[in-house]
Amino acid sequence: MESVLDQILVGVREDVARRQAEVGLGAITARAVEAAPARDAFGAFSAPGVSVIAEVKRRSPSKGELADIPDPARLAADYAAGGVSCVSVLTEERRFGGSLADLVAVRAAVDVPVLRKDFVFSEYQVLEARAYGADLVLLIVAALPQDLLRGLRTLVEDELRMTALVEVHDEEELDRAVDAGARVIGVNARNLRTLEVDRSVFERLAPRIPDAAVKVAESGVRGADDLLRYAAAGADAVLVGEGLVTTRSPREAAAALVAAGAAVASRS
Ligand SMILES: O=P(O)(O)OC[C@@H](O)[C@@H](O)c1c[nH]c2ccccc12
Repeated sequence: MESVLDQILVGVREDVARRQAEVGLGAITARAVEAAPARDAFGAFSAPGVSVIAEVKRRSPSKGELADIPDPARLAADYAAGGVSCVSVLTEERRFGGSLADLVAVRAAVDVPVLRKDFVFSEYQVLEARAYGADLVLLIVAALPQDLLRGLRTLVEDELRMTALVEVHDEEELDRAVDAGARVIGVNARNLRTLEVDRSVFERLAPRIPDAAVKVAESGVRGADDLLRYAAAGADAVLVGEGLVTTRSPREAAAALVAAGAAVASRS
């Protein structure tokens, strides 16, 4: 049976082909090379305490419409004012309502590292991320054969000097992430094949993640309690979308999470 992930990838492939017909590989490579150097996300996540990655997310296949977000730059600026370490921008158009225009707007609005969150399967998309100002690229292990995962991780980190957030959901995917040289590993509580959320997956996988890697807990963070639970299980950072975009004041909600993450540092 075709999973949700497979269905999403079909649409993303069409969208990438359309963009690539307009701006070819040579042109996007030139833009990527000319872009200002990527910001150091690895360093930002290695700071004491739990770092917060705040996401610009309008809708999702699991929850439908989440938030209107007419001005993604303003939302990102609010997140930054709340003290987050990184802003994640969903650029997938059909299911998440994002775009590269959102990435450009957010990049111009904040100084913290920016993550391009999409369903990346090609060098073209990685170069696009760099060309439009992203500092990190999400690589979803479940969407990539091992050779491609390795190649894209190398392009992102060794060639473009960006950071790859390598996303896993089970032990086998974690082993593949480590084999591919991942230095920042995200454990998604949401299974992208079924969309079910299970917050215990991070606790199960964290002990298997190499000490040298940054550990990111993704999805399902509703507030400080969830952050603290992930912190107790060894998270260096949490990635939060719905819990921030659906609040009345994303800035205050972000600041509350940042404060909770910082308090973890002073306790240990
Ligand atoms: O809205 P949440 O539950 O806080 O989740 C954010 C983020 O983890 C989620 O958007 C996400 C994690 N990995 C992804 C891969 C593709 C699209 C989306 C995602």
